[in-house]
Amino acid sequence: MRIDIVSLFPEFVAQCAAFGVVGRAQERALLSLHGWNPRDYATGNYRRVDDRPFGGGPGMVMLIDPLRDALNAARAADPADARVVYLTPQGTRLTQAKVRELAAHPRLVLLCGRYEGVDERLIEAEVDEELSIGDYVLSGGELAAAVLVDAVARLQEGALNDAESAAQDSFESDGLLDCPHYTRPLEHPLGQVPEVLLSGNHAQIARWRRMESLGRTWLRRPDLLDEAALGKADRALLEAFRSRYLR
Ligand SMILES: COc1ccccc1CNc1ccc(C(N)=O)cn1
Repeated sequence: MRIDIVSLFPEFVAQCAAFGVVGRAQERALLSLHGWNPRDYATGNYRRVDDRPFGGGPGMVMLIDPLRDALNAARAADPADARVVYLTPQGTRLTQAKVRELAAHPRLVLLCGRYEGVDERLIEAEVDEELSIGDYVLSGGELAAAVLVDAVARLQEGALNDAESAAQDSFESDGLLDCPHYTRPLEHPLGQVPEVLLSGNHAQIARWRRMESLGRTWLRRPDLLDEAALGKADRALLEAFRSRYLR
């Protein structure tokens, strides 16, 4: 998968992607990142990339042409069709389902805004999808782009080894929150490890983990829990969790 980053700080995203699974995905040529800086396409003495907003008001708006020229240079750098994503607080919320969809594309071009954002005419003409990583405002789209790069990189075939991919967090399997995890030491001042995890009874362990995932989702993110869509077994497990919790 090829990802082009259009940003005034293209190295920012490249550095975020240099570590761990994402760095390894690049080493394994599962992912390639390329940065494009609109300032390299800005003309005139001051090589402007932004200007004051029509209609007045605070802040600056990114100019169309440096961005458009950088975008077009990125498009031209590879024959594959590019899906252009603009990271913005005004975007639709990024979910794991959307990450899975984007991870299947051969190419993404991520547009990172700064200041108050980008001239709307550029968005309408060049952007395929506006995405937000959450309801908060950052100083630039680069961190949001780095989040998206990480999320799609780890889904590339071969990015995770067996142990890691076996531990696909529950969001990926069925949209539930993950169960608690424990490791050595067994005895610790901070508390005990749930007995069931030491039992070697894999059916009981799987049951306990599923119950915890369902229960935590119910407690922390009821918006993710569509109880109607739960099967009979899951509904029984959630009931068991609730009766234990509400005791
Ligand atoms: C005022 O900043 C902007 C205003 C408009 C567009 C882009 C920016 C750059 N900042 C961003 C970008 C993305 C997100 C997000 N939630 O995904 C948060 N902030």
